[in-house]
Amino acid sequence: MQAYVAVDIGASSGRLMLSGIEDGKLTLKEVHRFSNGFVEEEGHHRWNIDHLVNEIFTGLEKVKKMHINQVRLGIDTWAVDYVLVGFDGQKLCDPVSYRDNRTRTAIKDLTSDLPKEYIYEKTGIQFQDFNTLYQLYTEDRDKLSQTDKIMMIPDYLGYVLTGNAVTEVTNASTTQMLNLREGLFDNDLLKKVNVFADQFPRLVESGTYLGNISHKWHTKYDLPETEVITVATHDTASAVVGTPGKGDDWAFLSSGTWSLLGAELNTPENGLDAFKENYTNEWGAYGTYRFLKNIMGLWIAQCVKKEYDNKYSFSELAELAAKEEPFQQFIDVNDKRFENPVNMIAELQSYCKETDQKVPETPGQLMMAIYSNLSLFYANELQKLGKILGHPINVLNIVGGGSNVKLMNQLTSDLANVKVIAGPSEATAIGNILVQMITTKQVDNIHEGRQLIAESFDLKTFEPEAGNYASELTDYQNFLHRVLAQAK
Ligand SMILES: Nc1ncnc2c1ncn2[C@@H]1O[C@H](COP(=O)(O)OP(=O)(O)OP(=O)(O)O)[C@@H](O)[C@H]1O
Ligand SMILES: C[C@H](O)[C@H](O)[C@@H](O)C(=O)CO
Ligand SMILES: [Mg+2]
Repeated sequence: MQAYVAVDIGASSGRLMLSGIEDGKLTLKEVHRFSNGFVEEEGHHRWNIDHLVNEIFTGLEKVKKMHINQVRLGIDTWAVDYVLVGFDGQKLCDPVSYRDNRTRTAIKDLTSDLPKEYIYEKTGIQFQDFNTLYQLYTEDRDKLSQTDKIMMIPDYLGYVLTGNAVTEVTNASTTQMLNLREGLFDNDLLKKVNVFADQFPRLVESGTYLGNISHKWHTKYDLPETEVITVATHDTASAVVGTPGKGDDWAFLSSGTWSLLGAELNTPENGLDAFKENYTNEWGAYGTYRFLKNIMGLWIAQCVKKEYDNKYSFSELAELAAKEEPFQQFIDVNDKRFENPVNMIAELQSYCKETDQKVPETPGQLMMAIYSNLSLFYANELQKLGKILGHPINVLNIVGGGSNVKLMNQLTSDLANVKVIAGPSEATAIGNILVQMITTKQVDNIHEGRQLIAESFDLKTFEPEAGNYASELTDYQNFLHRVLAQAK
């Protein structure tokens, strides 16, 4: 059996998953899991990129110990962040995390003489102040002058393993620097941040062979022979590949640190409505576009769990939440105050006090506040998505760790009045594997691959329960209008 390894590194955790096809079904085994997170270093929040490299090798040594001597491997990670590589081929410093506050005023500064409408028409990408465009705009000029190559995180990891550097398009699109029409880095935007086109390695599509792991690593680690394939290296792009959607009325919700809710399109949707609602057209695998909205997601839950000193597992927190009533308070989960507060519990409680609402006190109340307001936000965005695309969304495929939260799956189904199909929770790794299998012709195409996923993994269906919460969504929408109007 040909063995495939997915290296899937999210903002909160990373994993190496081993896969193959046995008796006509996809197999998936978690070989190695490790923590990820940013730390304060040299004045900024930074990722420990060497820790991630070491964890990849640790995971591959575990594969070798399973007497698997030859594998294909793909790497996907979170978006927008990059490593500056010097002329000696070595990183200049650890990469800054997108949650660092160095870009807080960058959109306002950069668009003072370059209108947002102009940038959106060119790129179709959402305005998030952590996009690569704004990170480079605020980057240390001295460091940039010493930079030979700017490598996105997964491309850098592939470069360390093989010595070969590329820029894969799904993740490159999240920079907000790719020109939709030209399919290249946009010259105006490069100039705006004083970066030269050749400072990015050549652009490649998902499914490109990158090369074998360099011999030098085999002298240091006991590794299988490993051929690296550049997959859909933005983790959300891999998650969408691994989402078993069918027909043309389905949407995806990649529910992890972020909640990415959207639809897979064959042409970008960068019109005025999409611009006004800050939807994005991240490039997908095989010439598609991921028309989606970034929602704060379970980052909020991750912070709360940490602030309880990880006393509870996520499933225990979900059980505690299920004992509480939903919708005890309304929260705009996308309020920037929740992006990286000093203390998330205090931030949630202050928000409720400031808006004269019931304050969640216990772990169960806090988690129910998070789950029910995420569900409300999803339902609201699904209505907007349908309006912008001009057709209703009838099925929502929820994938990622959040698909384990039955309570949220049911609330979302009820509020949005859509069928929810939950799983696979490891859709990102599965999508990573699927691109490798298509590249090596073990699977013909993405449609055949999605069918294989649907037949290989236990998906759970949630139907809207009639009469549930008919007014809550309307009340929430009115609440959002009110707080957003007050914020202006
Ligand atoms: N059994 C569970 N019960 C409840 N929640 C869960 C469970 N398993 C995972 N989660 C939720 O899923 C989240 C992690 O999802 P996932 O593993 O997709 O994220 P990730 O891949 O680590 O990060 P990223 O979203 O950056 O890719 C956790 O923060 C938690 O809230
Ligand atoms: C910062 C990005 O929006 C974020 O990485 C998101 O796209 C993602 O990849 C979540 O896993
Ligand atoms: Mg993930």
